[in-house]
Amino acid sequence: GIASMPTDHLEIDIEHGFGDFQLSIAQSIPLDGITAIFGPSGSGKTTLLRLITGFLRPDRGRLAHGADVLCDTVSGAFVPAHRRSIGYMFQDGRLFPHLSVERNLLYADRRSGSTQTAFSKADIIDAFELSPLLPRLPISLSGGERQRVALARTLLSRPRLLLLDEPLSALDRGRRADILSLIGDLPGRFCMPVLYVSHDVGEVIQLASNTIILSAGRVKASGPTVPVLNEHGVAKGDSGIEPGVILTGTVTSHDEAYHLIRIAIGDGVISLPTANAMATGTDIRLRIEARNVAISRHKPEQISIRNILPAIFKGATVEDNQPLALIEMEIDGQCLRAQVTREALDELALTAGERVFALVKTASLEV
Ligand SMILES: Nc1ncnc2c1ncn2[C@@H]1O[C@H](COP(=O)(O)OP(=O)(O)OP(=O)(O)O)[C@@H](O)[C@H]1O
Repeated sequence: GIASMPTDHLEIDIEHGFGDFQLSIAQSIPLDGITAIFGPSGSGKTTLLRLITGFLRPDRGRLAHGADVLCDTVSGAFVPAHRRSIGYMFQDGRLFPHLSVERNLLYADRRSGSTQTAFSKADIIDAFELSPLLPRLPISLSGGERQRVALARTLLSRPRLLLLDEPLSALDRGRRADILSLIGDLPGRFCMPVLYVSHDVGEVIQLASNTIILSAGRVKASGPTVPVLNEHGVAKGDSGIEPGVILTGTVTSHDEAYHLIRIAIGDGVISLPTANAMATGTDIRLRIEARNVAISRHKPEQISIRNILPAIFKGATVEDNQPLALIEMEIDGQCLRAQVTREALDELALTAGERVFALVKTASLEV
């Protein structure tokens, strides 16, 4: 059946300049699940998407989607945007303002002319809970509702690939979570591979199985999300990249009296404040910035820090003329980093392989 279909690839070998900015990308992207395109503002994320959709012609290069050559500046081949099987959702949704929600959806469904049957219009209306909205005009919808309709409409044009460019940027926190979980379901539920542009590392961690990091128009790193982000630093919000790691643990219990959930990571337990209960047994990813982790040779007692994890000291990176050092530890086969002063590192005089305790500030943790 459909499950054995081979993964398409997007083969990109493209150069494009705007004044001082030069995009130069040679990358083969497997279209499997959700791939995040992550990078600071101005790194070229939107430009890359516009080249893939065909809204922008590159100065030089070639682009292929599976067996289809979409653009080749040597042969002169160029498939215009509306003939590419690529769905693109704008940051602001962009529905037809004079058509009801139902007619917006019908328009996409009819135009698709596709025989692809992974889902029907009714499936989408159901999954996106759009029934009550069908008679309404876009102007009467809330931001979150509009974004849900826009996502549904893009899916109904039945693309082979969906591009999302910061689809949550116009939404508040509560609505973000709803749309985020809908997007997370797209590959499994609707067999729809997604390229997802974001500069929010939290979204990337939650959604993306693979991540491409762009920096100044080039690919700085690419591969499975967790190792790529561990290697290249994790950032909070869009405050830039800083050292840290993503640890995966398992929810073991929920302390209702203290409003904490307990997460097992190897022999250690992390307690985490949480608003919503999470089912026991769920695997979750925690982002832990190195500056919120300290290290001790002995297990500290009578201390406010609750999260004390046994770990193995692996080594430390010290840069010339810098006051801080980055310590690397191992917990249950996973890497944890701590940022400490060089002075502290020298005083501790640790040797590789030694047992230590990592102290993690609870309030700094985010699921
Ligand atoms: N049409 C254009 N004309 C001139 N310069 C452009 C154009 N489009 C993009 N640029 C420039 O190209 C660079 C990359 O822009 P791009 O929008 O791709 O970045 P981005 O990573 O998507 O940023 P953000 O996260 O802020 O959306 C920027 O310096 C931008 O000013």
